[in-house]
Amino acid sequence: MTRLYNNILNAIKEGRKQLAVLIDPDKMPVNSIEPFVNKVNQSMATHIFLGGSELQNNTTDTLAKAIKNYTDSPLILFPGDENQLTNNADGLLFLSLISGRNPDYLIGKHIKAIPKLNTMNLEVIPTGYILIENGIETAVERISKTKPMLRKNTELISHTAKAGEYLGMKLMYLEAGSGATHPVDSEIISAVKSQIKIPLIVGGGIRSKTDLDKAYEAGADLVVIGTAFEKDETFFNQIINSF
Ligand SMILES: CC(C)=CCC/C(C)=C/CC/C(C)=C/CC/C(C)=C/COP(=O)(O)OP(=O)(O)O
Ligand SMILES: O=P(O)(O)OC[C@@H](O)CO
Ligand SMILES: [Mg+2]
Repeated sequence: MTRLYNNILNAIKEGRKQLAVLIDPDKMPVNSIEPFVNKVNQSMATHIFLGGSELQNNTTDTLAKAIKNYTDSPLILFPGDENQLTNNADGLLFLSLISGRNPDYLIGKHIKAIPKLNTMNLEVIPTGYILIENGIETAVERISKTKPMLRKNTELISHTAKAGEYLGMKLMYLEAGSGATHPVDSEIISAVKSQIKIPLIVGGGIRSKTDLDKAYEAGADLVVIGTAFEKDETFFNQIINSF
């Protein structure tokens, strides 16, 4: 089952840039789903991601079902832990936090997820997840108890991505962290892009169409935006379907 992944590869081949809107289950009441997803449908977004670093209420299941009622866009889980799995989505980013050295986030949570995953038919996409310093401490850093990679260590960051690719990861995700004050630098994006052949995802702190275009120009294949939509739904007007 590789439909979602093949679609990502095809879009890259055809030169179509991809954008995922991140929905944080704790910040999205079920009754807001319909209007929000309708806006996503009218925008240039190609994917919806669903997840949070730590969830207070486990509403992932209900929200996933509601989202699928209103859109044909692929819904991909982007979980901070194994409790956020639901069969109501299409796929799962099977993230390994390779910027850090916390065994739980490298392999531990993954093992715990297996009994549940065995009962589901999600498309599981092995994804290297690299947290980059952005100026403030983000939820991922706090929860995972790992330090982000320093911005100045561009070479180390790109070697980390390459090692992830050699380990068999199918996507690489450069993450500045949700709400980052400083998105991942173009220099880092292009250095990583030149090292790897697998699709490159970039997210964290992207708040304008200019930031978005900058990430694409540097080599991002898929960009993830959460906070800009949470804070100001008029942000959708900036990214109205332009293809
Ligand atoms: C494979 C499975 C089941 C789990 C993977 C678990 C790993 C390794 C996660 C990586 C580290 C992590 C905590 C990622 C969270 C990614 C995420 C959903 C970020 C967006 O959430 P935030 O916005 O940062 O958090 P808030 O919910 O606090 O806003
Ligand atoms: O909320 P923002 O800052 O857009 O970040 C999105 C995503 O990369 C976080 O995991
Ligand atoms: Mg968030």
